[in-house]
Formats: sequence, C-alpha cells, structure tokens
Amino acid sequence: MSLRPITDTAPDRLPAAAPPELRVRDVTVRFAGLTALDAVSFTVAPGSVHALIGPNGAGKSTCFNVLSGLYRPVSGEVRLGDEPLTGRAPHRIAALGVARTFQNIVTTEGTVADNLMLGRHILSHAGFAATALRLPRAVREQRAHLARAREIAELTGLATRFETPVALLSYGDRKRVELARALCLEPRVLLLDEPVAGMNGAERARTAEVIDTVRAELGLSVLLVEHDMGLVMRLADEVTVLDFGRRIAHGTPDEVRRHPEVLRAYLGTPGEDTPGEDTTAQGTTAQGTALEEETDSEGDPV
Ligand SMILES: Nc1ncnc2c1ncn2[C@@H]1O[C@H](COP(=O)(O)OP(=O)(O)OP(=O)(O)O)[C@@H](O)[C@H]1O
Repeated sequence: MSLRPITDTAPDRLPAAAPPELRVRDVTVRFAGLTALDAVSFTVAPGSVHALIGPNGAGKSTCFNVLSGLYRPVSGEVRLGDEPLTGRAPHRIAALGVARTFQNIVTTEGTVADNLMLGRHILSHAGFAATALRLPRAVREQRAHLARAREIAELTGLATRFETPVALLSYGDRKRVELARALCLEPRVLLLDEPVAGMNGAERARTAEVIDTVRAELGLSVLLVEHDMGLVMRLADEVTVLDFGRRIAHGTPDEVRRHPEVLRAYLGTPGEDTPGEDTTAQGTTAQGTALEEETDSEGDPV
C-alpha cells in the first residue's frame, strides 16, 4: 500500500520533499573517567539508511541517547537541518521529528492499537478535557489518529494483529510494534536500536523488508544500530564505524567491510579473511564474529 503522512493531525510536520540532514558534529560524552564518545561526527543524508556499527562498548547506544536527548554531550552538537537538538528534552526532539526504538522491548501491555495510539499522543491537539468529554473535534481527531495507526500497522505487517494484546504476539511482532509505535510519531528521522536483535532468520528477513518499505513509502531517514551485518549490508547506504568511542571508518557497506581498521576492531587482526558463518558481529573473536552477509538456504542475503 502507498502511505503518506496525514495532514489533519500533523500540519506543522508535513515532510518537505525530503527530511532534513541529521548532522552529528564532534560529539564527546564522558562517564566519570571514561570517554564513551570522542569527537564523533557523521551525517545522515536525507532519505538514506545510515548504519552505526562497532563492537560491544563502542559507543553506539551512547550516541543514540545523545540524539534522542537522554544524554547531553560535554561538547559537540547535533542538528536536524537548522534545528539544534543538543540539550533539548527528549519529548522536544520527538516533536521535531526524531523518533527512536529501544534495544529491548518496552511494550508489554494493551493491544497493538493501544500502543500505536500512545505513539500518536504527541500529535494530539485536542486537550484531555475535550477528549474525555468526547467533543466533536476531539472525536474527529481520535478517528483520524486511529485510521492512521491502522495504516501504519498495515505498513509494518501488523494489520491482522491490530486488536491483539501485545503480550500474545510473537517476539518478532512485538519488536515490530515498537517500530510501528515510533512511526506513529510521523518522524522525519527514525533511530532504530538493534531492530532484529534476538529474532530468528525469518523474522529478521521480514523486519528488513518492513524497514525497506517504510523508508521508501514514508521517505524518512533511518539511523540503524545493528550487530547483524547481513541486515546492515542489505539496508545501509552509508556506514559509520565506532570503536572505543572513536569513529574509525565511514563509507559504503562494501568500503567499510574491507577497511583494515574495521577488520582489526572486529577480528583483532587487519586484513584477515572474515569467516562466513555468524553475521551477528558483536565484536569478539571468541564469538566467531564476521562482517560477512548472511544468506538463506538459497544463498540470497537476508
Ligand atoms: N550510563 C553509563 N555510565 C557509565 N558508563 C557508561 C554508561 N553508558 C555507557 N557506558 C560505557 O560507555 C561505553 C560505550 O557504551 P555503549 O553502551 O554506548 O556501547 P555500545 O556500542 O552501544 O555497546 P553494545 O553494542 O554492547 O550495546 C562502554 O564502555 C560503556 O560501559
């Protein structure tokens, strides 16, 4: 199906032809004596999928927490187009069009519809009293939000689960509810924190398809943190690689997978051939990690 952001509930946030650039400039974050991010810079080009990868502890989640306003950097800045995001509260950043999902599932209560409607909350113009009193304007607005939530459920493969309690969903579906809830904010930039972590091969392939569709249909930019290199190589236009809080490489998926610094960070030795078994690159040789794409039984990338 073809979807466009609706106009009556988010008039101030209709995307222009493309979302604005998300620019991260020289961002440094310290925790006591530890520098978790050390003058990190990268730009998420409008409408692109940009992956942020790196071994465990590289600083990926810290970076997401800066982008979504949970952490304030000691120096550097983040801008969405001309709007500075650094130092703004998370709900302000969300209202500017930057939505995120979390590594671990946070949605456990209510139906899929309930959760998606929570995602629409930030876009509601009718106040609590008008909604509680079911004033006509509030009722119309609620209807529009529900219709949009249904469209997003369809786009994310959850249409047949719309009225189902999330507690009864499969793990993969629950992860996609998180994604759908973030989309309900009508973001211009979507931050996906390990969207396929813990999924089996079929669920990962399905979610990869959904991310692809969402980007194409909604024309938004995606910043993706993911250990699954198959997914990164399949979806990303550009990749930034962090290690110990520093940016060590940047380029297309093909460029970074051959980059000597990247091979050293993941495998401990530069230029060694990467094993092709496990694509979940957590960054330790003991886990047999790799920067290879995973293939299904027919040899197609998943
Ligand atoms: N709140 C915190 N307090 C202190 N240290 C922290 C905090 N959050 C992260 N760190 C440290 O900062 C560094 C970067 O951690 P971060 O979680 O950003 O890495 P990551 O790349 O997301 O790792 P993973 O792939 O394991 O999720 C690590 O050394 C981590 O222990």
